[in-house]
Amino acid sequence: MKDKAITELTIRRPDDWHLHLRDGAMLQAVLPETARHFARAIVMPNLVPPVVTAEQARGYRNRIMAALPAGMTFDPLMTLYLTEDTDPDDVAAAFADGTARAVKLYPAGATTNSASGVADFDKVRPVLAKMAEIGMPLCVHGEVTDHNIDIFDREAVFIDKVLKPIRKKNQDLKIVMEHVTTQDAVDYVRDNTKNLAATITTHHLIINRNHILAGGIKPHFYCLPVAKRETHRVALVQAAVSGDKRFFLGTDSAPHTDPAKLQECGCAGIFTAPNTMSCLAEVFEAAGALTKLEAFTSLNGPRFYGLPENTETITLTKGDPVAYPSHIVTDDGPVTVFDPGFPLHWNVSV
Ligand SMILES: NC(=O)N[C@@H](CC(=O)O)C(=O)O
Ligand SMILES: [Zn+2]
Ligand SMILES: [Zn+2]
Repeated sequence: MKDKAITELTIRRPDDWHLHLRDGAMLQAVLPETARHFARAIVMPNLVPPVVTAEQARGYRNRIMAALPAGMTFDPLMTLYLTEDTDPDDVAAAFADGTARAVKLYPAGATTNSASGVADFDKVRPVLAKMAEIGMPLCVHGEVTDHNIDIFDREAVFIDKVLKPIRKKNQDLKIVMEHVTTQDAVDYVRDNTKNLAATITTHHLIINRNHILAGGIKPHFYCLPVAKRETHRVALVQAAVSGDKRFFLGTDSAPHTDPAKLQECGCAGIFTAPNTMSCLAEVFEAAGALTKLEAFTSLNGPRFYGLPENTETITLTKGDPVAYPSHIVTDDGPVTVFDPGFPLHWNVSV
């Protein structure tokens, strides 16, 4: 069936394999926006202070479950923030009892709240070796932090300088390159058949760097890794709609209040949780690939993480443009919702 002829699509309930839920008032406000559509999410540990130990992950998970509105179901899949002092045994115990599903590597200084990340990769070698042994995935923010490297090149350089050596030394380690933004990353994942996958965000399928910089600076499109030129966006779309099992959705929905984004040194992060599924349906429809949406949002992720597919479904129905708020209200302040720049015709019902 031609995509234009498809006006209704029922897929397994999706999961988000890279999500920021924050804590406190922000958590309270943003959690329902994800739980409305998504069954599970890999929850990022970059709180202040970060979620480093199994005990901290259990505490954070409890706070998430306490913030979940009655009547909603959601299973937060916790991650541990890798530091140079992380204890391999604590990580292994957390994986064994299901407390944590992955470990997150932030190169020190690469992104929001990454100061406790890794500077000396030799120091984390025992943890990585243990993870390889037990089959625990490592989620990677793949950008070098060297100030001499152009910000638009930091992902490609990371692949050569950091990722390739790590993978060479730890061939059994399962790695997810998070929020890939370049043709280079797509090619690297495609060239490697074992233990490597990548998440792609909603916004990187829609915006390129012109959206941020041309015709006035748009802080609400600023995130890390920063969106690249159009050829890279096209490569990401091709990967996402291909059905290739190594690519799956990680929205990287990353809420910051408007005052935090709209200042001299504004925060990186785009809040896409409320309208992500409608945005993705537009992207997949435009690519003539609506029938591949389910693989990207609901099948490839659980397969890589060794988890069962969800059994519930959601239905996307095409019609008049769907309404979504320009921002959500939180007790910390307003948070602007991602504006894709075109109307969204796909309504989601659960
Ligand atoms: N993506 C972002 O621009 N920001 C994320 C951090 C991250 O995922 O790198 C955040 O925590 O705000
Ligand atoms: Zn990141
Ligand atoms: Zn993120």
